[in-house]
Amino acid sequence: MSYPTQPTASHFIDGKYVEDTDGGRIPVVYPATGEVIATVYSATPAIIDMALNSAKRAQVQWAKMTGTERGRVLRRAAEIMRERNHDLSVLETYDTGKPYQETSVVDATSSAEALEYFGGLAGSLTGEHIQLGEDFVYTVREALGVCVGIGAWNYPTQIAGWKGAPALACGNAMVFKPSETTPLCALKVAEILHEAGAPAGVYNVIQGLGDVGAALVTDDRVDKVSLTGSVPTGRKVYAAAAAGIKHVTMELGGKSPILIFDDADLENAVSGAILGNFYSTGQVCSNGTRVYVQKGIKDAFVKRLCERLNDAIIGDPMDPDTSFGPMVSERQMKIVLDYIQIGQDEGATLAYGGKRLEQDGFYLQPTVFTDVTDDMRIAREEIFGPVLSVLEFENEAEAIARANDTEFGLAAGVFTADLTRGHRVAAAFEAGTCYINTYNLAPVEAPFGGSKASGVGRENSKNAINHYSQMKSVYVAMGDVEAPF
Ligand SMILES: NC(=O)c1ccc[n+]([C@@H]2O[C@H](COP(=O)([O-])OP(=O)(O)OC[C@H]3O[C@@H](n4cnc5c(N)ncnc54)[C@H](O)[C@@H]3O)[C@@H](O)[C@H]2O)c1
Repeated sequence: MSYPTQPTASHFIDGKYVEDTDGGRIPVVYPATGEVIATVYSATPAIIDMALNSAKRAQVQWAKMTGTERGRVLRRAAEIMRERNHDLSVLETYDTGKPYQETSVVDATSSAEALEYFGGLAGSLTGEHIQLGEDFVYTVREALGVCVGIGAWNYPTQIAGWKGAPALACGNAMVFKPSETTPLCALKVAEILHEAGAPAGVYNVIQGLGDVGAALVTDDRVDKVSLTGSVPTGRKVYAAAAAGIKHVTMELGGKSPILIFDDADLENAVSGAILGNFYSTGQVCSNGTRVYVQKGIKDAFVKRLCERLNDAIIGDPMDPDTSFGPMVSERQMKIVLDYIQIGQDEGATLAYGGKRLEQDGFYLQPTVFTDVTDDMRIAREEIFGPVLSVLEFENEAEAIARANDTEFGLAAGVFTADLTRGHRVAAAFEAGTCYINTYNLAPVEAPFGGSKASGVGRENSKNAINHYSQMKSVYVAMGDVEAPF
């Protein structure tokens, strides 16, 4: 079968596609079949140089435009993205294996929302006036310069937009490196921004593995690094950026808790656990994979959860009825299968799933473990696949202490009919993104990101502006200068 997936070239630099086949070959594999559906080449030093020089030059011109002019370009890009939603969603499905049922409403949609939101904000990014008697200070919100974006493989179109939109709104230029596992979608974001009127070089995409990412992070031309990836990669990238005193945003991994109290609406709690564990085949950073259920409701919860999992439609991701697709890669599937074995070896009970499907592609069953204890590896380590652990608890104080007993702090959720308790528990959570009676929603208007080892900085919302700009203050004296001698 032939797929409409081979890009014009591997990189998009200075407003056009660029190829250099001297770089290492990166095959793009369709997770639903295991077939190679496109090939790109890793950026050579010459390509990295070209992208950074282009961004450096373009940024000066872009920052001179008014915020309103920049915003217009971003909002036009959002419109184009919406018009092409079908094609972009199909490409996202080929790149990641996520069902079209999801990609057609989430990925390009969410990238377009970021372009629209930050496009709308761009004209109102101002400083302030601070009166000091007759003297005064005014502040100017300035761009940082050249920003590097480095993406994970689970939401390639969204991540390219979530990083690009606030960066460009503030007057920065971007060099974006998608994950080597899903290199296709970011190229389309670059194409659309260029078509919408972004000057050549303002948004560039180059391909490569960790070595290309590392070369970007350590380059003197780069002022800021925004990474979406795992905690181990985050530690390396943060350290490398620190050596150059560069700004960072770190959107890293998690092992988030969901607390379900006896008084919770059972059906909603099950829905929340499904959204927080099996959407995108469990490959979501904020997933609530430690599901703490109060003793009185536990058996009913597990029974209903397993019934609802029987309704998952696993199959061809392009079929609009399919609601559960393959894992992104053979490698990730094997990692998850290893954890499923570890869970059984540790003594947890496999209550649902746990097997690879006997067909082409990297398909696993949605998997539920019960009788999980806090010390088990499946309850402590990020699995990044469709594996839910049920843990039992007796009271609120115990549940909060156990929920917070982790190095991660990306997200946390609570299901209860008692609103006072809902707010009390949310206040006690050591996590950046919390939910009461729902889970895993990430609207562009709200800050998204983690505390503790899960990250630094926030994406989305007005808050993201602080992470893509800096304040200059200018003191203006109205009288003579007083000096001691
Ligand atoms: N917090 C969030 O918003 C968020 C969102 C999605 C995914 N994630 C996390 O991402 C992880 C899954 O994605 P992944 O497997 O692609 O992560 P990863 O850490 O393996 O790779 C992330 C990116 O970093 C690059 N990279 C690797 N080593 C590098 C280095 N030394 N210097 C610079 N760049 C380097 C990779 O090429 C890739 O583009 C999970 O841990 C998940 O929780 C977090």
